[in-house]
Amino acid sequence: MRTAPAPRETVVSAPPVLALEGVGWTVGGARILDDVSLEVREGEFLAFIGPNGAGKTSLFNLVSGLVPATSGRVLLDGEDLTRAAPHARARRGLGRTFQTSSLWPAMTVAEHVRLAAQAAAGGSYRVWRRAAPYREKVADVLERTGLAHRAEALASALSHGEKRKLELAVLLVAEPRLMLLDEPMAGVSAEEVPALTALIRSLHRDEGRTVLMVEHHMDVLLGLADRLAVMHHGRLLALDAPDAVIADETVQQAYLGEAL
Ligand SMILES: Nc1ncnc2c1ncn2[C@@H]1O[C@H](COP(=O)(O)OP(=O)(O)OP(=O)(O)O)[C@@H](O)[C@H]1O
Repeated sequence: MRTAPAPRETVVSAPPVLALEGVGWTVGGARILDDVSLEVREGEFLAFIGPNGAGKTSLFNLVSGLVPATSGRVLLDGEDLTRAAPHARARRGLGRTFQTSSLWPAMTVAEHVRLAAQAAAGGSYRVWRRAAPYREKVADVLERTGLAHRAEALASALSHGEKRKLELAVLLVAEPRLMLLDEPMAGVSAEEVPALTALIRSLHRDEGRTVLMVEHHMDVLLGLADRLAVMHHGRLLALDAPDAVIADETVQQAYLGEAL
């Protein structure tokens, strides 16, 4: 029996959330990033690994607009934003955290999140503005990040893991679709890693956010990442499923002497 041919559909595939087309960054004659090309699909979790100084943070700086690409193009949802300022990229749904803490020691957890909510709503950072309009948003974000019980704690009183959660909370009030997380486990004690990993997993799997993450802890990444990108001397050495990357001989050579 002949089966009927499947009806032809016009499939209009969405452009990747992020596309890098041969991007490079040269500073003071040094080529820090060299001809990096990749595409990230909506909802994907792409982890960046690579030896120290490989260019991972520089690539995040370039994608978020903190440093200019000296060659190539950066596209968000198909739109060329190579020359766009960081705030213009943030408005299009890109958010990032930094390797070093960006918190104010004398401010409470709730105050951090409220100020971020005000800023995301287009308000100023003035601390004395009325808190009421943001109360619900603050409570929601603190709940999602597991910090509700620490709302009134000063940032200086938080553990490293809680500080990292607060940095994620500050990022989340703007509800970014594409999150760049730069070593979110840095400085976090071994006991706190599982809770932080679970939070990042839920932002990706439950909330559907696209995540790019630099991380040295391979055990953390293997439970999270759809693909691994390996950076080496400013170039993209490999980009594939985690198993394939780990088995790759060129990657192993790049890590010679270091645990992968
Ligand atoms: N503004 C700058 N001016 C000059 N060189 C820079 C600048 N920023 C970074 N570099 C250099 O670029 C290279 C890549 O640095 P980058 O911080 O991006 O690496 P990384 O892979 O994130 O390293 P790590 O894992 O140690 O954080 C390093 O050699 C660094 O010294």
